[in-house]
Amino acid sequence: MNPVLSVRDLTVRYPGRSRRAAPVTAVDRVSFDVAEGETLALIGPSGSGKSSTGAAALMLRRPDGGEVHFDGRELTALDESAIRPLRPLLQPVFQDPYGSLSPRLRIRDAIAEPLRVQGRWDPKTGPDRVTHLLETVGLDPRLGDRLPHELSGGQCQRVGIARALVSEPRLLVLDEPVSALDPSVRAGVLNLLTGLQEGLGLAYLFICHDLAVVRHVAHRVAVMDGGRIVETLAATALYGRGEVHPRTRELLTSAFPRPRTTGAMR
Ligand SMILES: Nc1ncnc2c1ncn2[C@@H]1O[C@H](COP(=O)(O)OP(=O)(O)OP(=O)(O)O)[C@@H](O)[C@H]1O
Repeated sequence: MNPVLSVRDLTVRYPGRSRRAAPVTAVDRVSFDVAEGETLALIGPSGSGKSSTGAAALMLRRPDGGEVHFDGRELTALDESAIRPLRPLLQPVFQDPYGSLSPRLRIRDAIAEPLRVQGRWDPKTGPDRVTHLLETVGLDPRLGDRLPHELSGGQCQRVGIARALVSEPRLLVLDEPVSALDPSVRAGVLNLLTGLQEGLGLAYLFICHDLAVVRHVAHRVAVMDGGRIVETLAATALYGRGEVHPRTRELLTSAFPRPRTTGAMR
């Protein structure tokens, strides 16, 4: 089966923070695939290049080198006007559930907004679709009339997921989607994500630094360090006694909290 997302030798550079500083290579020739129905977790310490990889994979930031293929089409070879019709199929979900919603837009309008922007809003069927999406992400449709500040963090993140789903994507790039949430609501949002994936066959690139979360959602894991992928392995290998790259072992025992075995994540 062809991967939904295929990234080859992806490179992202930023100009130095000051005029004299050298450019920063945040992502250094990174390659990976994500298949339909699969979650690839990108893990690594702070500053290892995870978010930059996610942004470049979504073409939110054009990479400085390498190729991004989506559903067999090379996005990096296309100009913005050719990418635009494909954008609905690749959706981000960000860490900050409040920050990703406009504070003045009612929840229903926030979910409908991407369709309006894409020129795909149908006033006859749209409202029912928004109601259905609210139910799909486990929210009472009556919450649709509220403003973001009237919702909890977990509810807001569910709205963020509904907003991503309204475009009928094939791929979600989830950048620390539960890190800002209270631990007591994380498992609910993660279960929602795994259920949606099973139902819709979505491909997930899941950026994360919490191994308990990785264990809950990932099929495979790519370990990043210093802008490079150290190794890619089955998620189960992280917790077994089998061989992993020495740097992976070091990162697992130092930079990350040990896998938790509390009920919340089970
Ligand atoms: N806009 C920017 N301008 C300059 N340097 C940047 C910019 N964004 C990120 N960087 C640098 O690129 C490197 C990778 O950053 P990135 O945010 O992708 O890492 P990360 O693994 O996602 O980190 P975190 O887990 O802390 O979010 C870091 O050295 C960071 O300081």
